[in-house]
Amino acid sequence: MQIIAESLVKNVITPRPVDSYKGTYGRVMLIGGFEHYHGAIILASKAAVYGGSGLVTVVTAPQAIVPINTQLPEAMVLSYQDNYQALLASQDVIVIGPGLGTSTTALTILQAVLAQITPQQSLVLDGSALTLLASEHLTLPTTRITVLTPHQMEWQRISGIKIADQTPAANQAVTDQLKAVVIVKKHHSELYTPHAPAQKILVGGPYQATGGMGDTLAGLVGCFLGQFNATPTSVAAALYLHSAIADTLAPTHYVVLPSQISEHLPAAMARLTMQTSSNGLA
Ligand SMILES: NC(=O)C1=CN([C@@H]2O[C@H](COP(=O)(O)OP(=O)(O)OC[C@H]3O[C@@H](n4cnc5c(N)ncnc54)[C@H](O)[C@@H]3O)[C@@H](O)[C@H]2O)[C@@H](O)CC1
Ligand SMILES: Nc1ncnc2c1ncn2[C@@H]1O[C@H](COP(=O)(O)OP(=O)(O)O)[C@@H](O)[C@H]1O
Ligand SMILES: [Mg+2]
Repeated sequence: MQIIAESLVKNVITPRPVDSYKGTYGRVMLIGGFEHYHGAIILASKAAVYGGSGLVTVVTAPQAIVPINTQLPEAMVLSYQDNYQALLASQDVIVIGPGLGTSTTALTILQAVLAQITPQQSLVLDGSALTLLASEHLTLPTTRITVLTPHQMEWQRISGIKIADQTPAANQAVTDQLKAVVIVKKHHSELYTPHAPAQKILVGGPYQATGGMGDTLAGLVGCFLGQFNATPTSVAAALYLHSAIADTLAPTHYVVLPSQISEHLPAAMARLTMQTSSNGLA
């Protein structure tokens, strides 16, 4: 299996052109944060904002609007009861699932997004969206790129492959059928692309085993698809950077918090665009 290295990330995260504006760096809509999961969409959106997305819009439960605005004033926030569908068409990327829950409201929103997304837009499905995808046997739409970010149990639900049987060959076969890019999240997460070699990271560790870590990754993947090329290579860069920052913090942090990873993104990305040798990414 190919190893995702820092050199790949340096090819993706390039210096920003002077002649640019926020529209250059991607419009990302993140949908989730229902029930008792408001934190999940805050963490996903924080990764998108701190990772450099030009414009971040959050669609969530009415009660989550004030907490999100307070924590993340850079993001626009609206209720799912508002006409978010009108904004959907102008987005480069839709990230749906962190803290979405599995209610009938959640299912209705997910079905609407799957029906409305166009072949020019990118889609990231995480958390509850993956659980609903499996339980409701939903069909993936035609998009520019669709990325699924399941942990091993979510992947079991989608693929039907039991965790113990999730071998690279079995995972690749289902990825080929799905025609979507898949990150199977675990220690040394794996990245599967249809009909292409599988890749994995050798960065990251158990200091990342805390709630919200995957929500943060989903936001960063969406961010990179909107800001850089909408390709599996940009997904690989997000996957690597998320855990490489954790590695840099780990010697002084017994547990690395998801929000800390986001807060270190701007410095880590600046360092990666410089030619000098670095002493870590955080
Ligand atoms: N602060 C928040 O608001 C948080 C909200 N979250 C949201 O909670 C919803 C449910 O997601 P959960 O993943 O908690 O629940 P799930 O029920 O989808 O998955 C958890 C189950 O999977 C099993 N499992 C097996 N292998 C695993 C692996 N490698 N990693 C993780 N679990 C594994 C666990 O033992 C557990 O039984 C999602 O929408 C998610 O985004 C979580 O991200 C936690 C933080
Ligand atoms: N032991 C570990 N080593 C490396 N990475 C880990 C480890 N435990 C968890 N992670 C990472 O943390 C994230 C967990 O994702 P997920 O279970 O979806 O979290 P959540 O839904 O709570 O946000 C994944 O990116 C996973 O690779
Ligand atoms: Mg998750």
